[in-house]
Amino acid sequence: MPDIRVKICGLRTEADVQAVVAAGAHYAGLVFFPRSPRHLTLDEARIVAFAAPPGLAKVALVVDADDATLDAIVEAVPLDMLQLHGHETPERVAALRERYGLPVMKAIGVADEGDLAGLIEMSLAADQLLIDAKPPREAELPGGNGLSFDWRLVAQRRWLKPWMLAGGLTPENVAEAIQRTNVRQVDVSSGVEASRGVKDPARIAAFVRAATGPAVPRLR
Ligand SMILES: O=C(O)c1ccccc1NCC(=O)[C@H](O)[C@H](O)COP(=O)(O)O
Repeated sequence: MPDIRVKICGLRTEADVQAVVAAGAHYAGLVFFPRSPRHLTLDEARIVAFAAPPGLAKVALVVDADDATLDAIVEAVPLDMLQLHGHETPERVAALRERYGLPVMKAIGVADEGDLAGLIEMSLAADQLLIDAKPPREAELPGGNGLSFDWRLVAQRRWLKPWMLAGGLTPENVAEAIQRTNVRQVDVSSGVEASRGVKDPARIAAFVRAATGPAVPRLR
């Protein structure tokens, strides 16, 4: 079984962090997008981030955020990575890496082959790529919609940078997704929720188990 790393996105409480740690996940995603049911204020995000032990990477998810917004987030919340989930260009990605000294993961929404056209240019700018389902035109959110895409679009690719698969993953389909795409990192939000924006510890544990195999979670 390959070594699979798991990101659970949209954590909102200390209890969510405990569930993620108990399950043995590797990344915790904190959403800063006011329209999202998973949005955190800076005060809420600080509480969640300080509950995370060393070894659990704290990832701030933002959407076309300006410098002032990012300055406030980075100042208030201890972070290990930025996830850019908007229309950020490779130049913007590079500028933010430089400005904050944090690794940057750029999300790319995929519905068809054409959405992967800028992959090489973005790979040169970002530390990691998050390959996610492209949101439908009518979607309220640019991500976290629980929708998947055709995994064959990414299955045979050669990657210049580490990448993570997202979009509609669940405890029920994640093992197949890994097998079909050869990905080594997976990301989930909706698929481990009891209701929109509310994480379910049992589904988080089931997701990590299904992704990583039956190994004992790491000791912390
Ligand atoms: O989760 C949100 O509310 C959200 C809001 C704005 C941009 C992105 C958002 N989420 C992205 C993610 O949670 C994940 O990185 C990924 O897209 C997986 O989502 P899901 O399909 O729900 O598992």
